[in-house]
Parts: sequence; structure tokens; C-alpha cells
Amino acid sequence: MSSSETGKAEPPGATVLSARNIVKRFGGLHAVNDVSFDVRKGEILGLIGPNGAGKTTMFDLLAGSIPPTSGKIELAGIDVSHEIPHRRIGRGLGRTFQIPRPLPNLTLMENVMLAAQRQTGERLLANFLNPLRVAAEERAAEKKAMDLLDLLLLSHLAHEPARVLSGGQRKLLELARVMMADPAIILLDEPAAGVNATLLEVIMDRILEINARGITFLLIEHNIDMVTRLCHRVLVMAGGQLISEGTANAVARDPRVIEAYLGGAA
Ligand SMILES: Nc1ncnc2c1ncn2[C@@H]1O[C@H](COP(=O)(O)OP(=O)(O)OP(=O)(O)O)[C@@H](O)[C@H]1O
Repeated sequence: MSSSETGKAEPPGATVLSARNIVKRFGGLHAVNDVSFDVRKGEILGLIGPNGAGKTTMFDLLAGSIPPTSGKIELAGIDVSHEIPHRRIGRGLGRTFQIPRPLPNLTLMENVMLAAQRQTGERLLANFLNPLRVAAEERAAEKKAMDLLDLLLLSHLAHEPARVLSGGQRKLLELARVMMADPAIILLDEPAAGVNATLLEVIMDRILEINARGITFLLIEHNIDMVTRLCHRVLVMAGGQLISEGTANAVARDPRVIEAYLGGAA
């Protein structure tokens, strides 16, 4: 089935994020062992593999929460291998977590606005010297936050505390928070985990809508139906290595992938 038939945008092809010969050792364990791949502008790229394959470690490396033992990570051609997470966010890298933790007593609006405040924090002195501009920026941020809550189908709950949200709605809120920083690429960690079937459809639909607006995704997911429906391409990791790459249907037929999943289940 072609991408146009599934409603997925065709990826134009420029590299947004590149991982080159990434190695991460924890003591004697090679959690990630010489992994290289490119994420192309506009695509939804899946990252799958059995438990312990190294997927979360790869996300931690890409986001900058842990340093690589060796190898290079580039964002839009710039070497960010040794940059702190905050700098990478500034360069357009967003990340969601498998279990989002919004501040439960703040409203959804406040939670989304907090993401914007972290962005402008670096300009604190300039803001202090120009209060009119601060007020205008605050209004613009409020409008953007509300538009994003609308995009994520949460605007009716904008002034409710985040604690009222279900697990799936928290994932939508997390996406709104990440979008506040205008990411070029979002690393999505298991958006389907713990989400009921109805909300899962909503989350998939929203990911496709955000992707249609030109935002690239790298997606860790165990839900193969979701991977098949969303992803243009899929990378498969096992034992810290990249063992297969292709469409969801092609990797599902790859004997190395079948072996890795059966081995993991044994
Ligand atoms: N901080 C750490 N210290 C030591 N070992 C670690 C650390 N983080 C991960 N590992 C090990 O690295 C390997 C890869 O783990 P990782 O969490 O990246 O796998 P995964 O593919 O995300 O698995 P899952 O699908 O279960 O989340 C595992 O053997 C894990 O135990």
C-alpha cells in the first residue's frame, strides 16, 4: 500500500537527524552497539525491537540525557553529540515520555505554558528591560497554547487541572507541551502504551495531522498495528544492534526480525 493510500505524507528526503556509529556501553554491556541511521524530513520512522533491544537507550542518547561512549549525532547537519538536552530542544528536537508526568494541580493551559516559559527563560534580562514586549509575548504564547490544546482535542479541558486526565489524554497533553517549542522532529516513546482503543485512534489521527504539518517523528512502539498504520519506514533493533530496516510489512517478514522476537519470547 502506498503512503498516499494510507494518508501519510510522502517524505521529501532531507536528513533531519542522523546517528552515526553510536555505541553506548554500561560497564560490560553494549546497550547500543554501532548503530547508524538517518531520519528524513517529513517521515514517521518507527523504532521497534524486543524488550532490552536498546531503543530507550537510543532515545536517551539522541535527546542528550546520556552521553554516547562513541559515535556522532547530528541535528540538521550540526554535531550535537555533546550538547545538553536543552540545547537540542532549541535546535528543534522534541521528546515525549512513555509515562507523561504533567504537574497535576496546574491546569492544562498552565502545563503547556510552562513549556513556553522554559524557552524564553534564556532572554530573562531582555524581557525585564522591555515589559511591553513581555506582555505581547505572553499573549502570543497563550494563543499558541490554546491553539495546540485545540489541535490535540483538549481545549474543552484547558482550565481543568491536569490530574483529571486519563493516561491517553496525558499523552495528548504531552504532545501539546512538546509542540510549544516548535520542534522539527519529535521522539515519541510508546504513545500507545496503556491507552484505550478509542483514544488510541485519536492519538494516531493527531500524529498524522501533526506530521501533515511537516513535523518529523521517530516512534518507539510495541503496538505493531500502530507502527504499520503510521510509519513510512521501520528500524528494528535487537541486542543493541540495528538488524533490519524497511517498510513495516517488509521487516515483519525478515527472518532476522522473526528470530529476534522469538528468541526474546523464549
Ligand atoms: N542505566 C543503565 N545501566 C545499566 N544497564 C542499562 C541502563 N539502561 C539500560 N540498560 C540496559 O541496556 C539494555 C537496553 O535497554 P533499553 O531500555 O534501551 O531497551 P529497550 O529496547 O528500550 O527495552 P523495552 O522495550 O523493554 O523498553 C538492557 O539490557 C538494559 O538492561
